Amino acid sequence: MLSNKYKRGDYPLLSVKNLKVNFISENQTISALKGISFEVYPNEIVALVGESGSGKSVSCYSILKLLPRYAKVEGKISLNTKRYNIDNLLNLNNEDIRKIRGYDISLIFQEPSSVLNPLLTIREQIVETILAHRNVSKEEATEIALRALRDVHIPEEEKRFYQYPHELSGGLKQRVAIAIATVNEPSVILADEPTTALDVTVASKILDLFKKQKEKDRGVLLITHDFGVVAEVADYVYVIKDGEILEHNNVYEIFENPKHPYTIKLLESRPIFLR
Ligand SMILES: Nc1ncnc2c1ncn2[C@@H]1O[C@H](COP(=O)(O)OP(=O)(O)OP(=O)(O)O)[C@@H](O)[C@H]1O
Repeated sequence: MLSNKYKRGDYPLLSVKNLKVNFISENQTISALKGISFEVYPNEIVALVGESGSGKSVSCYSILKLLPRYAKVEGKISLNTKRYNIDNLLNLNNEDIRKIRGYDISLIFQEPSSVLNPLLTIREQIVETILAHRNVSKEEATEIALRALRDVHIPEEEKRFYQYPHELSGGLKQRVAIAIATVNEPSVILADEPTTALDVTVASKILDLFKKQKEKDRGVLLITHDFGVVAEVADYVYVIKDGEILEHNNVYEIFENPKHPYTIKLLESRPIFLR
């Protein structure tokens, strides 16, 4: 874990201000986010930590406009990267947000199977992601795709290239999902519990890949309920409960000097060997 000298960058890549999400149905309104604000800077892994139902996934899906139509979303989500300067992503139409999704902001899910198409080979899926956003030939895209598999340390990548998702283990599938998510060199990666479905040793290797991402001026928003994961990779932490951010600070301060009783409770509920 880093020291308390951690300093955030000067300009955030992603800045979320006063984000409110209400799910409105005929007989009820669920207030999932009650005006939260957070930032992700370059070369930083930011953890959004909270228990189930606290609003972690909804925060992540709001950024990419992936919520259902009955969700009322308010606030401001600014993107300031080498590729884009967008005052508020929430004002973009579907076509424009689709250009950014998978290109400058990528999403990694807990279950890689939910994003991998069972009918396409790994090669086809990565090449498709490249060609959807970049003006390169199929041959160039194939080269880039193969490199992406090497970058996530997939053994025998040339063989894996021609396999289908069901032929891979859970850990390899998540590596492929990360290769797809990072192949277009996004500025921001959103990862929603990316290691929860994996066993401990595989999870630790996946977390190492996330640490590598921040060497490239990227920002990672890592959604988790697990303080073990936070301790291993996060630089900065936001603690969320019932749609509100209760506390935020660098990871050192969160562990050594937590202020909010809820953060203290979460830290105390960790297994003894992680304390
Ligand atoms: N599509 C939806 N329709 C209605 N309510 C929803 C929808 N998605 C999420 N919610 C509600 O919004 C709140 C926040 O949910 P969210 O999925 O963000 O929690 P979470 O912190 O990611 O939890 P978990 O770790 O269990 O995924 C919850 O009360 C949830 O029931």
